[in-house]
Amino acid sequence: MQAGFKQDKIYTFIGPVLVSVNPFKQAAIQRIRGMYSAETMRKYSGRQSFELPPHVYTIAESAYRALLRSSKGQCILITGESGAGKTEAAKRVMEYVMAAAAAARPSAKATGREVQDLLLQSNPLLEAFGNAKTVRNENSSRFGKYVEIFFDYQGQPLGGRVSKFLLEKSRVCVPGKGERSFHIFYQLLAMGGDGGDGSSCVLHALGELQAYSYLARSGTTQVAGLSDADEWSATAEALTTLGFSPERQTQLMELVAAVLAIGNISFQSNRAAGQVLAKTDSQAAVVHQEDSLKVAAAALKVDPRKLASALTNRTIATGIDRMSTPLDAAQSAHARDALAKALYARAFDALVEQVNRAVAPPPHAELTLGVLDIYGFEIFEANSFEQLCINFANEKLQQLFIEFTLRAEQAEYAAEGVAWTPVEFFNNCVVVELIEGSRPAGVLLWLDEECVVPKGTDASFLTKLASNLSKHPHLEVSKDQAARTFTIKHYAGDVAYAADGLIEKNKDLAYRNQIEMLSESASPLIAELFPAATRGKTSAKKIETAGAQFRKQMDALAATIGRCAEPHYIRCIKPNLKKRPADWDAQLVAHQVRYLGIVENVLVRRAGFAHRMPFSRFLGRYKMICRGTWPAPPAAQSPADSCAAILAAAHIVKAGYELGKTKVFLRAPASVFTLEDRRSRALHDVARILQGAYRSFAARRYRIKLREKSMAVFEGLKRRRGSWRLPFLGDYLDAAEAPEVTRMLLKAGEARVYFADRITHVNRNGKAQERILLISDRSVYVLAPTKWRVNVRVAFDELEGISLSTFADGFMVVHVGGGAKGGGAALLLQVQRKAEVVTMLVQEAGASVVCSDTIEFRSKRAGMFETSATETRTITFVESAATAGSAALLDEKSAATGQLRVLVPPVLGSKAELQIGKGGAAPAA
Ligand SMILES: Nc1ncnc2c1ncn2[C@@H]1O[C@H](COP(=O)(O)OP(=O)(O)OP(=O)(O)O)[C@@H](O)[C@H]1O
Repeated sequence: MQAGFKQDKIYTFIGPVLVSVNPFKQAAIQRIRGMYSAETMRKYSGRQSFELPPHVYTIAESAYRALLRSSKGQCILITGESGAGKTEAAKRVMEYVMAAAAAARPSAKATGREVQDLLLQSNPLLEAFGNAKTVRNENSSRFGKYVEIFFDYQGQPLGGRVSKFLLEKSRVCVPGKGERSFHIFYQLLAMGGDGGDGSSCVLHALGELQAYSYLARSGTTQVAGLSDADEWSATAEALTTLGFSPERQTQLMELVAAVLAIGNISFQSNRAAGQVLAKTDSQAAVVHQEDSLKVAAAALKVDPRKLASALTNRTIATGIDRMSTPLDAAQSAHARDALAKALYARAFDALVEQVNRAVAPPPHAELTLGVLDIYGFEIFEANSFEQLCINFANEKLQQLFIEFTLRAEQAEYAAEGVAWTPVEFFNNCVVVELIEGSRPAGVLLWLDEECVVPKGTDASFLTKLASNLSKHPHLEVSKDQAARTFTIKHYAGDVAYAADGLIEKNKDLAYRNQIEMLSESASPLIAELFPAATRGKTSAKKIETAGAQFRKQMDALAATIGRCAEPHYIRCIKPNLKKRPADWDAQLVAHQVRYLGIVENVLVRRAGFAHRMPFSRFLGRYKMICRGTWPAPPAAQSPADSCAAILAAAHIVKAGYELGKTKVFLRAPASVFTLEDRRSRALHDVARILQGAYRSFAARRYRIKLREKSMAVFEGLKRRRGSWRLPFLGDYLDAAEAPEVTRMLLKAGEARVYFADRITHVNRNGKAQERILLISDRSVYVLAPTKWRVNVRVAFDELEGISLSTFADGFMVVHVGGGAKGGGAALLLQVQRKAEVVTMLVQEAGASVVCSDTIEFRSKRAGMFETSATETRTITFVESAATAGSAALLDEKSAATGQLRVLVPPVLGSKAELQIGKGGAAPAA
């Protein structure tokens, strides 16, 4: 693995499990080598896992094909610790599967495209609300998720479903040192609250990041290389695509703002405030600064007095009686944080629900491909309820892994009558039972019990564990009274959990008076998230603890995964803690290898066989290797004998394989390569060689044709220097290799990059900006110079035409129609390869070209604020000696007036007016 990593081979197969080592070098690997390009995707399509080097696409391909072949659900389980690359792997898998479905899609079917867009858009949205910068990962998912795509039996996506697990809501109030809260808070502030329809005064009243105590405390507000404002654009777009109405968006962002405002409320005791009314009240809390209370109440759209009361009192219902007790300042601060967390957590639930509504499959859909991206095993210095749940989830997954892979493997050898020595491995079901068991009660159930008994405390919970489970070989309760910890011996190592705070976290109760207050909010969203409880109902309904909910979720997940025909595994490994490329911390890796269960897998594989194939598939694939079996094995020969003949012809020795009852078992992976090598030599692989040669020939021919066409387009223009003399290379930036571009094209349903180069774009304020111009097979894009972010996209059918001056100045105006909306704003560009760009747009988009030295065009109205309103402008091209010897340039003074002027260095030759019709050149009169 280490050797591969040093050579940038980040993927390895250990048996059927793909191990992925985070390279921490997005730019270098992906762009230069095209690791995730559309071309690489095509390469893996339809190939068997041993035909090409290991890749995340190998797993995606085999899951998608298995889905189609067997018409049975598939799942891909991705685990690893924070920052190991799980989410990246999950995204690559999704992209690959979507691309494979698109490639197989009959062109008439549009629904697949829509589903694909919606599913891809759910990523930025869930990341904005559920991801945060941590010390381990700048974009760490703070929740687990299982995303299912529903397919029809032809492999076209019909819809999807997202299940989420355990959002780390404590981050809302206390992000760790050097970490941030959830991205959305910073996005909101970066946009100055210009979130929804702009009508909300709460959003406009937002201040600086440092003004919010929840955000300021951690000491970190920025992430290097991340623009929260840009990310907000993606979030806002996703909200709209996923069906959030403008009103809902405003309400949602107001809720986010309200959480920040709540964090600024502070408390002091009555006595300190000099308002002691009765002696017993001296400790009771009052709000310290009324202003902060008012801001929060306005954001929540509730009465400030009710908010104050809900934060400084606690209401307990006993039967139909209600008792209200005043809280002291520390308890009030606690109640405040509980309110903030409850609001955010319920908003996140609602967000996931809306995503699910938007991507819901039709009712008959049942064939699914699921991808699980869930936190790996966690061992921290202090471990609490969250780690207990996370580690429990990992125990459950390890158990499924054992069930599926190891047991199935051993069972197969037995069924096939193949001799092998069974390996001993640790079966962790005993630990799973210890945590979730009910007879005798496991850790989570004892915790639940202490949550309902009167006077149950963290300490009494620990005592119960000690007296009831002390003999359990995997549990140890600390004898040190002060330490108050218990240790579970997990399959991945021992973890000491602190008992303090467990009861409270497990109860996870929103305070009753807070819910009542929120249910009366004038914000429809908040009122919906906190429905007022009807009296009869609540008393009858048993409130579920957080532990019980999580247990249920895990059971449901295990059942879903259990229903899949085959799970596919990706284990992600982090090679170092410094997020540095090419740095290998052997100890750290060894630790992860242990808890990812890779060791057990290697043991089984070593003792057993690396590869197996049914006789019929083996014969079909390799019969050309052996004279005796080509073109068909003798009818009298048994399939096992025919396979043996092929193995002998490939010089694979007897000790290297076993023949079972129906399958060939190969001991070493190298044997598969030997067979494959023999096979391709036997076939000479003529077809593929021809195809490769044809492709590059076709590409060259396209470029030559384009230049010929260019000469026709520009014929009649007497230019001194025309850029059509340059060779036409198309993609000058290797844009087609960039994963961002692949994703962008995929989203738009486009297939190739015809042209990409750096250009200058003149914006509506007359400012020249460096940008990238990219022409695909359906659209023209103007992209930001970094990260390939889309500034403008104009589909070919919106293209109205192109205007050029008669000079060789590099300027061009691309006119855009707006369909029913009327005219759109034109693009004013200065490009080095004008001839190539113009010819390509004539050829591919059927654009018409007009040449004149005064060009009128529609532009977005200038000003400070983004607007869709347009106005007509003029640009004139004049010869000017001032620019002699340099390139043509925009007269900056003219830019301010709206009447733009381009100064062109003196040229020889006459000017001609030229009109080029759709699809061909036709000189105008
Ligand atoms: N295949 C890859 N190629 C290049 N860079 C990668 C790759 N996988 C991960 N990275 C880098 O590592 C970072 C962390 O990866 P990712 O967010 O996928 O981790 P994770 O395991 O999902 O972590 P968490 O559990 O914290 O969400 C990414 O932002 C990226 O910079």
